[in-house]
Amino acid sequence: SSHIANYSFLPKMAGHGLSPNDPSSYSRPDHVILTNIFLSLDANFERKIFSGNVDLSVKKIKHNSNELILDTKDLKIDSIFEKETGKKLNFKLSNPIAEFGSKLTVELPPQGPAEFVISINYETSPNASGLQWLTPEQTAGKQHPYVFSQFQAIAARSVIPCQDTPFVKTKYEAVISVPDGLTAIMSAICDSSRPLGGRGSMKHLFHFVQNIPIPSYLIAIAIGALESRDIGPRSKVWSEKEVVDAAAYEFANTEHQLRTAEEICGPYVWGRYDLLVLPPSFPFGGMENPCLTFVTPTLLAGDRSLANVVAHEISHSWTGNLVTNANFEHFWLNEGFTMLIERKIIGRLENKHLQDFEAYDGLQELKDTIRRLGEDNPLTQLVVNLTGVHPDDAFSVVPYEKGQLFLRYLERVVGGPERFEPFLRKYFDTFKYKSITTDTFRNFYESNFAHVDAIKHIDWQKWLYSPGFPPVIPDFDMTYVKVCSDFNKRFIEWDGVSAIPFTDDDVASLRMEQLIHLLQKIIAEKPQSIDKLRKFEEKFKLKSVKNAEIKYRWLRIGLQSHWEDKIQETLDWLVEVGRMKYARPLYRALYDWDVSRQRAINSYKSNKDNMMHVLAYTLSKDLKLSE
Ligand SMILES: CC/C=C\C/C=C\C[C@@H](O)/C=C/C=C/C=C\[C@@H](O)CCCC(=O)O
Ligand SMILES: [Zn+2]
Repeated sequence: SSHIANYSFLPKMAGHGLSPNDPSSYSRPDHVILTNIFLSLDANFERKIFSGNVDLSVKKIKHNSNELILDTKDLKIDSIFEKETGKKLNFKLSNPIAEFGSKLTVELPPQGPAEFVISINYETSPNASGLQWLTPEQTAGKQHPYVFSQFQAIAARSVIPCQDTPFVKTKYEAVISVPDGLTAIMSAICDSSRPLGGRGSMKHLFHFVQNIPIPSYLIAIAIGALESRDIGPRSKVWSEKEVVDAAAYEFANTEHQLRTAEEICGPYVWGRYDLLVLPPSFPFGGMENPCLTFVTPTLLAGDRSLANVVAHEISHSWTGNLVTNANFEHFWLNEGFTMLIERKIIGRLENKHLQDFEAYDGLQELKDTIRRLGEDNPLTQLVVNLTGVHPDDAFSVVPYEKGQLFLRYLERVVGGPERFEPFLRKYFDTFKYKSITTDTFRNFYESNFAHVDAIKHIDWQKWLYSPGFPPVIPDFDMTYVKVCSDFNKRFIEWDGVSAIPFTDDDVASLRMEQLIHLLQKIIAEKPQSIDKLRKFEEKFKLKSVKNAEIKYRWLRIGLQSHWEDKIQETLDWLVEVGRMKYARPLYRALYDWDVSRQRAINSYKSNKDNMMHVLAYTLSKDLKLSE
């Protein structure tokens, strides 16, 4: 059915020797594994490419291996040689498979040492799926160009020939040259920066070191006219100067969040925790790049109400970045644990009502998603089968919210946080710097709680491998939910002619999170009259709202109620904002209404070149422009 991802290229994959460890990678780390990556790249903004070379440290796992297989996508490989001897190595680039790229096979000297370094001269393509190149006009400052990366899930291969699988973790180092006046930052510690070849040079050189082994999807870079402000003893926020003060205000609680995360998870090992606020076309709320979280500017609500995303990214410093899913079929290990820790941070920094409120909210979102995808859709399983399925097509809230519910359940079964949190710390400590699968987690849980009788009743099979709703729904503290349910009832029962049933005090009494929840409830109702919506918009001052979570939900309510004014308002917002969480449901809502369908398609066609690849790719499917 239409909700199931496209398997049509599967036969083409046959015989390509895909990794037994990861269906999304050609690499064979069971034969030869990378142990270090050293990048020396020049950023060329005229050509929108990176060019230079990468030194890959290689270790033979099978001593008789005579080839190294790497993932690449749209890379132009010039030459490959052994670093120490300078000897040229033969290589072959296979025909590309759409979205997965080309297999690069490098011949290795059969009698050579077990560990050595190869050097690859290459350049990227202007359409590299992991990069977005912005012209000066597309930036806040309008003076300088900008480039940023987003490699999760499998876009690192469009910038670096590598074993693009989270099964492999390496340290990395990078020397990046950029036009003078621009600043480069990476998911690493910046060791030095200096003009290339002395003062007055047209180029500036930045040197980065990441000494903790990480998967390829966590390598990240941004180059632009960037400024920073200190926001804590180990944190700065970076952005263009036009937004840097607003960003410093919004994320002022970062150090509190970090300390709370350390209380729950153990020591923070990454040294720095900086943030980068990207241009609005960044496709995700946040990305947990080590030492340097990337965030969307849609978090700048002006009142710190969306800083929970930072708590989420901080949590990834343990869940995902230290203990990593071995491939994206086990993505719930990254995201389910992260949601759990994020909400534990909120519970400690705010209160338990809010912790449970957010979890309940997540459950509603999970239910909506499962209904939309179909209860029998295999992509609603916690552990999915990604053979022939692109991870971007499998992405949804399921691994986040079903994963978090499962862990909440596992916590309750063994007696609550007092028992489970020490176990979590032991889990992080045992599996740090490693990549694991669900079975490893299960074995660890079962052996640690072997003395707890109740674990015998856990239906692992159903939780992990059955599609649809979770088998057990835990209880939640409903303090904040009840208020929203009461507001919703008053709104739905209101005839729209009599006075609006909310006072100014009612409006002021709602937390931002509750208004978001209320709007989510209204989305789930049948369409409302436009008169009613106009009065509600005025009472709750929604026309000028800065909070993107509210704006997004209000536009959805308007579109599903066929409020024509909201079509242009939505299209205007979507020209600017590329966050998938907003753009995809809004485009789908425009598509679902025959009055706005063609306008949505036209707008997509004229803006797709300004979108990051992952958004343009998924939207073309949402708008039925491709399979
Ligand atoms: C079972 C799913 C299998 C694979 C999915 C893995 C990656 C998918 C790819 O599309 C990348 C995802 C990156 C996500 C980054 C951050 C999210 O946590 C943001 C969540 C949405 C938002 O707040 O905007
Ligand atoms: Zn996450």
